[in-house]
Amino acid sequence: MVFNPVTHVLFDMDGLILDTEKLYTVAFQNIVSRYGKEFTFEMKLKLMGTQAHEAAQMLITALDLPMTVDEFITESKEQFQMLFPDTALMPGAKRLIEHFHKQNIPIGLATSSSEEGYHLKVDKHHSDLFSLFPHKTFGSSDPKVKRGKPYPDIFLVAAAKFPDSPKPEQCLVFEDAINGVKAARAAGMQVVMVPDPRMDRSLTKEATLVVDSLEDFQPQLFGLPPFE
Ligand SMILES: O=c1[nH]cc([C@@H]2O[C@H](COP(=O)(O)O)[C@@H](O)[C@H]2O)c(=O)[nH]1
Ligand SMILES: [Mg+2]
Repeated sequence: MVFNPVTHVLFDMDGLILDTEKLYTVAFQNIVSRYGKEFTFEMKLKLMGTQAHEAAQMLITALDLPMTVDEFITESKEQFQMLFPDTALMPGAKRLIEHFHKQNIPIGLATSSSEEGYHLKVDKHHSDLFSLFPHKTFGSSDPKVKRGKPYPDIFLVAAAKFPDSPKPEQCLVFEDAINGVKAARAAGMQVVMVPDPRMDRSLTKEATLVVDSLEDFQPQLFGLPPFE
C-alpha cells in the first residue's frame, strides 16, 4: 500500500501511549457495579475518545443510572486518583516518541483527557517522556476544543499549535479509538490505528493503516526517517 508522506505527527494518549484504557474500565465498572450494572466492551468502544462529560452522559443514559453527570464525574475522579498514578506505557510508545524527537520531527499530543487527568497519569512515572511534547491539547478541559472526538476539533486545534502551521494532509495521527480515527479523518489527516485486540476488525476500516502494536510501525511508510 502507498501512503502520502507527512511532516508532522500527533499522538493520542490513553490506550495509545499509556495503558490507561484498562484502568478506565475498572474505574467505570466500580461505579456502575453499585447499581448492579455492567460496563460492557461494546459500550466502552462508544465512549473511548469522547470528552469526560459526554462519556458520563452516554453511560448514565445507556445504563439508566440514577446519577447526574456531575456526580458521575466526581466519583470517577475518586477512582482515577487511586488507579492512574501507576499506569504503564504501551509497547513501542517510548521508542517511537524518542525516535521522532531525535529526528526533529514535530510532535504534538492530542488527548481527550483533561489537564488534571493528564497530570494524574504522567507526573509520577512518565514526565520525562511527555516533556518531549512541546505542545499538548487536552480535549476535556481546553475551551478551544468545542466538540470531542469523533469531531475533528481536537486535531485541528493541536495542528494549529505547530509554529509552521502544517496543512492537515501533512499531519499523521496515532490513535487507538474508533472515535479518534473518525476525528482524524474528519480533520483531513491520515491515521495509524493501534486497536484493542478485542476489537472487531470491521471497526478499524476507516484507519489509513492498522498495526497490532506501535512496535510494528515503520516510519518510512509515511516518508518519515526510519529506525536505524
Ligand atoms: O472507558 C473509557 N475510556 C475512555 C473514555 C474517555 O476517552 C478519553 C480518552 O480518549 P483519548 O484516548 O482520545 O485521549 C478519556 O479521557 C475519557 O473521556 C471513557 O470515558 N471511558
Ligand atoms: Mg485513546
